[in-house]
Amino acid sequence: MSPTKLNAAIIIVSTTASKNPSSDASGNPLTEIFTANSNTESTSWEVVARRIVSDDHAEIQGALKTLLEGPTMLNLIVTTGGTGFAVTDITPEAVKPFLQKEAPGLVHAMLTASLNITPFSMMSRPVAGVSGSTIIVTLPGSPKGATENLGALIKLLPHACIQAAGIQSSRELHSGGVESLERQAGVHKHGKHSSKSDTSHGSHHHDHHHHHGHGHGHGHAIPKAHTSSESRANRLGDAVTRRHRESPYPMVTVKEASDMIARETQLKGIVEAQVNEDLVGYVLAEDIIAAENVPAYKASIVDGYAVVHSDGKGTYPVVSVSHAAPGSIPPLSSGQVARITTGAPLPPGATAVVMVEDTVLKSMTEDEKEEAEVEILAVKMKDGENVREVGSDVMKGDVVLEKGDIISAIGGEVGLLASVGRAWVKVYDKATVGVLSTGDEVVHHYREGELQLGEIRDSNRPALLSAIKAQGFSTVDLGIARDKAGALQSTLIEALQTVDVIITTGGVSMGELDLLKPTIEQSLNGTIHFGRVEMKPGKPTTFATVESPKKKLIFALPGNPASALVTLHLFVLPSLRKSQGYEHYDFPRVRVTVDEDMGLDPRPEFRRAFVRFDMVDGRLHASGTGGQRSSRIGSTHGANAVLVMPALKEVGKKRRELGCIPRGETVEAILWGQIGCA
Ligand SMILES: Nc1nc2c(c(=O)[nH]1)N[C@H]1C(S)=C(S)[C@@H](COP(=O)(O)OP(=O)(O)OC[C@H]3O[C@@H](n4cnc5c(N)ncnc54)[C@H](O)[C@@H]3O)O[C@H]1N2
Ligand code: MOO
Ligand SMILES: [Mg+2]
Repeated sequence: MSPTKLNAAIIIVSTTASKNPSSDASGNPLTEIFTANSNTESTSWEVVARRIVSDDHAEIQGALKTLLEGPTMLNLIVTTGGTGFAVTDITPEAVKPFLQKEAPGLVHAMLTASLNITPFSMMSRPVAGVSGSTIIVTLPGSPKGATENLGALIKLLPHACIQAAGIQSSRELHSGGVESLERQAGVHKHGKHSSKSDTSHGSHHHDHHHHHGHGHGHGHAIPKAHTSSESRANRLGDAVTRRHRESPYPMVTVKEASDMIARETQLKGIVEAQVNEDLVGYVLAEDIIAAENVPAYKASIVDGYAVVHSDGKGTYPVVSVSHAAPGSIPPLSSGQVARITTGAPLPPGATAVVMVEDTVLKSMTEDEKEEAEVEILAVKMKDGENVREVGSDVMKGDVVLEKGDIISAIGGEVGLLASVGRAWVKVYDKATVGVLSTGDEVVHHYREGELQLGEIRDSNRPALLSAIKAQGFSTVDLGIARDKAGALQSTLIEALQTVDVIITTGGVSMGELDLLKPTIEQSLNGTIHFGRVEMKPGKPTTFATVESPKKKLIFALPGNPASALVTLHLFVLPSLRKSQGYEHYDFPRVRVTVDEDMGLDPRPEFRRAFVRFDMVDGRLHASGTGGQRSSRIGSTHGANAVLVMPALKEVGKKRRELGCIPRGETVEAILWGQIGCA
């Protein structure tokens, strides 16, 4: 690979700025550092511009602006001078506004290096960062200071410049692996815990160097890059004449594909969630133990009168009233009754409640406002009759819900949690899913005007986003990526920073513009677990994982709309449900009777169907949704299931000759939705 040429510029900020730049800069010791660090196997520096300016804020910014907006793309601008504490030292202040991204790593590296030489380096106020795709670093004014500081960075600056300019993936730089970078940086690795200090550096130096190596974030091993030779896909950038004429990806069965996905799918994690309506769809990550009794007191089940059950029939004075309202109530003795409402606490001493329907009012108070005596008509009263004993619904200490239970929309689990006073619960976190359409032919569905020849409206992204959202996952719309390797790569890299799972559609089959597989393998260092599945629709479905910034899943689904939706249900949703704690994350399978001949395909086919329960024969029946061609998005409309059709070669002679599963026979189905009853 030819070395990458990196352009550098030097701005000398000097109080006695002479107006003839040529004299001071060409022999500038900084230029020598660039030269000395060029012609290595991977990068060469060229100092393409030099400026000398006075330590005037406007002049410094003017020089920066001219260089940044100039015709030559600059990878690096270094300033020297004006970084001290003197009143006239304002270079950092002039540079800072240009930095969209600060680079404290570079500053620390310079300070560490120079502080090890002289504590006076404390008097330096360097800044560093990225302006556009150019890195800017302020160096001290003294030639010695400037060269020491630049010397501390020069080995690894190419890595940073290349990343900032996005001119190639970090893979190419890592193609020699991390070791080559560290060698370039002069990091001498020793045995893990050797106390032996490096002969060429004092022990502290060794540590610092060792630290230095870590300082560049190489503390963790950068995953082994998939050199392009390991990638099975067409090499990005190759001419079409070098395309594969047979898919290099082995065909796997649906079961093998599902098993691989399940193996790569991990729990996203556990979060505390509030017990409210947003909890539906989450899976509990803890057992719920009742912290209190329900009811917390002996409660009446009916409206009537609390009695001592052994008193039996007769007329009794009404001595108190108990409402289902907070407050205390006086105790009840034998020969007395207390009026009580449903849910209200029984007075201490009462043992049963008589319904008001089983009583007669015998006398009132003077003002005829209160009951004085009532006659209890009820015959034999049983102890505890019409009373809910303490904890009779939920006993303190009971496990009311278990880890792994689903908070459903119909099971009232939110209420059960509320009834035992839980305000927060631990649940499994849900993945955030990004959806990206790909293809030059794909246009936003809402775009005005006629479709041009070859254009097609993006139906996959809206269809997938709505299906995933309806399953309760948060989604990120990643838009449409054009069939350009660079565009696809940067979109995916950016998405990998924000989502847990990426779903793409299109660009996974044999076309020269099908860039997903090569991009995933060659630009994202991804691992493709499978790239072809023996199924219809969905044959080119591709499943990959990438390891950085952390492990993420990529489902590259086919572009055909029906294929995208079928593979979403077969592969993606079960994985998402597994990652959020579902124990049974696959959709349920049932056996159905087909109400029409269902054709058989050479591949195992997933025919979209409507499954209903027949009240007459007590069986499940399935009817088709019309034409099943992969491009017909309508073929999923009205479906609540897919029929698991065996491949033609797998069925018996009769069915093979018929070429179908004839009406009235049965076949397995995977239920995606509720069973119909129409
Ligand atoms: N030589 C071969 N060609 C094809 C094979 C094969 O094995 N050998 N497989 C076929 C099968 S099966 C499928 S499925 C498709 C899938 O191809 P891709 O995943 O590469 O999809 P694209 O080529 O990008 O597009 C396919 C089709 O779908 C339309 N499309 C794409 N994106 C969208 C979208 N967002 N919304 C609506 N429609 C979309 C696109 O315009 C194409 O018509 O490959 C076969 N070819
Ligand atoms: O595999 Mo494709 O989705 O049948 O057309
Ligand atoms: Mg294609």
